[in-house]
Amino acid sequence: MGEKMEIKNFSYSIGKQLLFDDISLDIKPAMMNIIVGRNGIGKTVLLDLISNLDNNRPIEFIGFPTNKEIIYQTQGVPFMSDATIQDMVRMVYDIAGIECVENLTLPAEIKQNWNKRFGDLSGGERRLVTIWISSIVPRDMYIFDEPLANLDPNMANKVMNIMYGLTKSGKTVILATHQYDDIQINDTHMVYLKDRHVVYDGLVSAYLNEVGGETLQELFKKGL
Ligand SMILES: Nc1ncnc2c1ncn2[C@@H]1O[C@H](COP(=O)(O)OP(=O)(O)OP(=O)(O)O)[C@@H](O)[C@H]1O
Repeated sequence: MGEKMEIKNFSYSIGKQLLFDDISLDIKPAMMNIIVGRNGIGKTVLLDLISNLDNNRPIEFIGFPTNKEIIYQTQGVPFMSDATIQDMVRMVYDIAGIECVENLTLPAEIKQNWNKRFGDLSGGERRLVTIWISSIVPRDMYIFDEPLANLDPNMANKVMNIMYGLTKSGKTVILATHQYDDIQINDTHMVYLKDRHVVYDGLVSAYLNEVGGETLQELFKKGL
């Protein structure tokens, strides 16, 4: 489903720091794509460029959707803290042209905070709300930068379920993450960045087979 998306022979520096040295990689449509690599390797820079945030997507990025077809959830929080969750959901539905809020099945975590102010929620609750709200806006591609940071394991699992749910309805999801607990290894494409290069670009399960590991968390604990 969807067209092929790829980055081909791309090099990039910020100031004197060479971040990417002639990298090539695929992003698989209608699938979960995770970008992994140690802190500071360039995951956020890559997501910024894919999302075309500053209208500066390089020509080496081929087949990606236009800005209008992308939701990019950065690490910041985009909503006014005085609005209630209900206000926010209604506003987003309005923008997305979706009617009948009441007819939609709301997750329990959203329902229970329906009349609370966004600013009064805990950090993890806020993250779940922003991610869930992002997921109801119909787009082709959803990009999330470390969406699992500060989430308890149960909340992280819920967020990952929302994201895998998107891929099942044909959407492409790209995630920069350091948490691998809820990765579905047979349904997840991994781009592994190391030393300015892409050292792996393929299914997580195939990677685990290749290196003889059980899980990513166990492997990466030894070093990324
Ligand atoms: N605007 C900027 N000016 C200078 N350096 C920058 C700028 N943006 C990013 N960098 C540098 O580029 C490198 C990659 O940063 P980036 O945020 O993409 O890393 P990351 O892989 O997302 O890391 P983390 O896992 O810690 O979130 C870092 O060394 C960072 O200091």
